[in-house]
Amino acid sequence: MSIIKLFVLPGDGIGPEVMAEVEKIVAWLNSEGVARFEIEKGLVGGAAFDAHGAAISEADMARAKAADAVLLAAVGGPKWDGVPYDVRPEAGLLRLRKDLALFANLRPAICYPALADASSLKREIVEGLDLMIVRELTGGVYFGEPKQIIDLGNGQKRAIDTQVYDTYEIERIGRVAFDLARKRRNKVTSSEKRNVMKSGLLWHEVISALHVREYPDVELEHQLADALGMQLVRRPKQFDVIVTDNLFGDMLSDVASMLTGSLGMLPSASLGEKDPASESRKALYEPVHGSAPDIAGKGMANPIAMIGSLAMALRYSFEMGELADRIERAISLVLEKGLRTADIAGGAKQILSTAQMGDAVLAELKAAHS
Ligand SMILES: NC(=O)c1ccc[n+]([C@@H]2O[C@H](COP(=O)([O-])OP(=O)(O)OC[C@H]3O[C@@H](n4cnc5c(N)ncnc54)[C@H](O)[C@@H]3O)[C@@H](O)[C@H]2O)c1
Ligand SMILES: CC(C)[C@H](C(=O)O)[C@@H](O)C(=O)O
Ligand SMILES: [Mg+2]
Repeated sequence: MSIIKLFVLPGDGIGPEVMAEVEKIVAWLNSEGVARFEIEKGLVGGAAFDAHGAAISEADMARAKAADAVLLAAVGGPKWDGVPYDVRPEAGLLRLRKDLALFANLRPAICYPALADASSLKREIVEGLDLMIVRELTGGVYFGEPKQIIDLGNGQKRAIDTQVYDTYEIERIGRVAFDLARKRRNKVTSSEKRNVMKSGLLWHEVISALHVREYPDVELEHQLADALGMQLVRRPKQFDVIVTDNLFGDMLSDVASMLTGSLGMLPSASLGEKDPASESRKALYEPVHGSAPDIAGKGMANPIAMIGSLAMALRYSFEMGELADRIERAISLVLEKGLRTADIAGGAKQILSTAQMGDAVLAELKAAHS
């Protein structure tokens, strides 16, 4: 069995709390001989700024590049509100995504049966939901130049962000979405705002051409991003795979999280291009949620999104899909027993702390293994 090098970045706020639960599972997988993970830990976000004055050090960037996969929990918090823009905690995460060329962000939103009543929407709207948001992650307004605030000298300032997309960026994220759809329910919904944005116009044109050329067997529909936001809360089960740009994907995935019960439920995978020679690719796995400063340090964060991110790492980086299924099944069983963290308390038999939830998932995994 070959050694798998995981680079672990707990980050800020609830980050270290939820990451500790993943480390328990990894330790158990090692002890059972199921896999051989080697964990190296680093600093990102505010934790890195406090230690090095940067949101990630060069040494940790090099470790991230050398690892088989990176696991990141969350960055940011009010403590760093005043730090310069280019070293703010979020800059560490953005640099990891950009420098590792992690252009494809997979954000599945699955409503576990036991949580159908935990959503703010009615049971019949969310029960059985299983959709995948494919968010473009290294382009768009997040990285487009110019990006600046100019002093106009008349008491006014001007802020500029630039949305940029090239054909190849839209094509490669489109392929990820179409390929995923073929393994799911064969439907892609592409989303932009071509009615007001040139980048939306090109997005629509490139995805449509790609569909005709390479994926005529997959159903394709287009929805404007504002309308799609509305449809996500109106009739979310119409969607299979949604493909969209960096900013719309960020917003729509937070909306989708509430269909599953909580932001604390959504894992994600950020993937680079597959190297044709080695068949491997750079990857970072992280929950969709942030550092949750309002509950940090209280031991009440939900670790399921982080544990689900480990499952995605097993599935997408290490061809251990069966083990990933077992972890997701363990999560489902825990929820069915009415064990919940506070954010998904609806219908709970018992409210658990972060560590107790991690232990409960691990106990189910152990029970299934013995
Ligand atoms: N990937 C990341 O590291 C990431 C993602 C989003 C936001 N952020 C950063 O996090 C900081 C806080 O942002 P925010 O408050 O807007 O978003 P957030 O996701 O941290 O929190 C939003 C709400 O969801 C709750 N929540 C989030 N995760 C939870 C969990 N695991 N269990 C229970 N409840 C949970 C929080 O308590 C809060 O009420 C900001 O600095 C932001 O930039 C980081
Ligand atoms: C923290 C922030 C930079 C990040 C983003 O906007 O991409 C977050 O909101 C996310 O969803 O991963
Ligand atoms: Mg976000």
